[in-house]
Amino acid sequence: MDLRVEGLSHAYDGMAVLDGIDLDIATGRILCLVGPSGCGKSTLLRIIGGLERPVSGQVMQLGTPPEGCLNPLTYVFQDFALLPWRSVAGNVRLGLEAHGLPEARMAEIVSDVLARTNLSDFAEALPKQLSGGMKQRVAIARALAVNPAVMLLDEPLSALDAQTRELLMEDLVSLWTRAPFTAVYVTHNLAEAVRLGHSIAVLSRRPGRIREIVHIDKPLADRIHMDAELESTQEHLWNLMREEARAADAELLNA
Ligand SMILES: Nc1ncnc2c1ncn2[C@@H]1O[C@H](COP(=O)(O)OP(=O)(O)OP(=O)(O)O)[C@@H](O)[C@H]1O
Repeated sequence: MDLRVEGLSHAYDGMAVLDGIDLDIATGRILCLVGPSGCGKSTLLRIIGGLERPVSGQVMQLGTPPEGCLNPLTYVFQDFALLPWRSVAGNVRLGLEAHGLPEARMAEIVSDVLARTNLSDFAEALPKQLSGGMKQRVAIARALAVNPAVMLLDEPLSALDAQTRELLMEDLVSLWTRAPFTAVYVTHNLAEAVRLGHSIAVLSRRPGRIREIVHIDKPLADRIHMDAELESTQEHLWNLMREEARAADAELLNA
């Protein structure tokens, strides 16, 4: 299932936040959204996920969700959003429970997704026993368990240290390479965007408009750390964002 965002604009109490956004999110591809603080990235993600209605424009679902899809649009949040009293397996089961699946089928899905995310040995652990990186792996496993048409990730690695971010990027690349998923991935981090994005939409400062959509053809599995071509794309993205980021920064300071 593809998503198409058409002429989307949004405002809060008269403050324009997004202006005339057009985007195509193609099946099996990762689209990154980057842009200065407060430009409306998370708002756009919430609208794509149906959590908010835009003032104008629309988000269209084109085609049908994949077979076995229990929840077409599924979020992964920066703060993991795990239930502390549930084990890893219990958290992963969470999204399956409202769908009336037989117990054995749920157990099968949980076991499969824990294996795919290298969490099988931690199935009975509680979130408080896990590092931040492991918690985010659980949140990703929980999202994958419902076999979403599109995963919506809002700064999923921002709360993690640099090394853990690197490990999780490798995990996401290997998950995608084994079974390509569709995702919209909001990030502040341009290095993340060039490692994970098939395309990267650069937003202007508020009200967010699309400044440019940069496509990267190199396969995700071939995008190694410190790759010269990726660094040059990252430089290009930063050149697009620098002035906007400075202005957004000053705006926030003066608010
Ligand atoms: N529910 C809301 N009510 C009112 N204003 C809001 C609401 N949500 C967001 N805003 C404002 O809308 C603007 C865009 O916010 P949003 O969180 O979408 O931006 P962002 O690009 O994701 O920011 P950041 O990069 O800092 O996370 C900000 O000025 C924010 O304060």
